[in-house]
Amino acid sequence: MAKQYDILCRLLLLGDSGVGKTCMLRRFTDSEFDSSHISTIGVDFKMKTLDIDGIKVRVQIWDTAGQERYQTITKQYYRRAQGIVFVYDVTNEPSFQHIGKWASDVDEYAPDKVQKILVGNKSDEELGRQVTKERGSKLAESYRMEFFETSASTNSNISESFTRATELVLRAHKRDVDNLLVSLDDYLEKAALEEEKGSRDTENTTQRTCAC
Ligand SMILES: Nc1nc2c(ncn2[C@@H]2O[C@H](COP(=O)(O)OP(=O)(O)OP(=O)(O)O)[C@@H](O)[C@H]2O)c(=O)[nH]1
Repeated sequence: MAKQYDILCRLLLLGDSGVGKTCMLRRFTDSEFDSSHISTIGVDFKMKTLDIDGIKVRVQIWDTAGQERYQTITKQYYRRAQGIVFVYDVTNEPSFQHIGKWASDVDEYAPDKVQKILVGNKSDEELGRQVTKERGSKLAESYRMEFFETSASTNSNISESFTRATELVLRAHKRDVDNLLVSLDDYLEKAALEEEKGSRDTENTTQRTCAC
């Protein structure tokens, strides 16, 4: 079957248990929100195709379990990640404090080229807020990451944050993307030439047939 996309991009969601990683992913890929919390066991993934500057990018998003007991399993997925979305919960101070630990794990296990963004989820819960937007933004700046506050519940900034993470991965792999597009162009050009040649041959054959 013909490929429906040009490039595959792998993102990984990391953060404490309960910050809303699964809900963010389901909101992005299935436009759904579930208010119950069923902890992810190990890892799970979902896919979505995005059009970024005319390139069809198949984004594979790995949702990891935030619970400590699954960390041996989830760390095995860091190595293959191209982009990381660190998530904390704006109503949960410890989840914000733990971003440092998630980031140092990534430094240890993920490739150097990996692109990272920071997300403070549950921005709809203004009354229960424990982490200000300013603190989130400052932390992101200290890690040189882009920062988003999101709500899987109200669908605020969900698509924007996943799309931005994908764009950063594409930019970091620009040379590979350009090479791929060049080879695609070459292929299309060759196919067009072949087609043209084919129709000329047919014309010639037709002429020959006519001349006889
Ligand atoms: N108010 C509000 N609640 C949210 C939001 N996102 C998630 N939740 C709730 O937070 C709880 C945990 O969400 P999950 O997506 O299961 O959390 P998780 O980070 O995947 O948790 P683990 O799988 O254990 O790592 C659920 O009860 C969700 O309904 C949000 O944006 N706003």
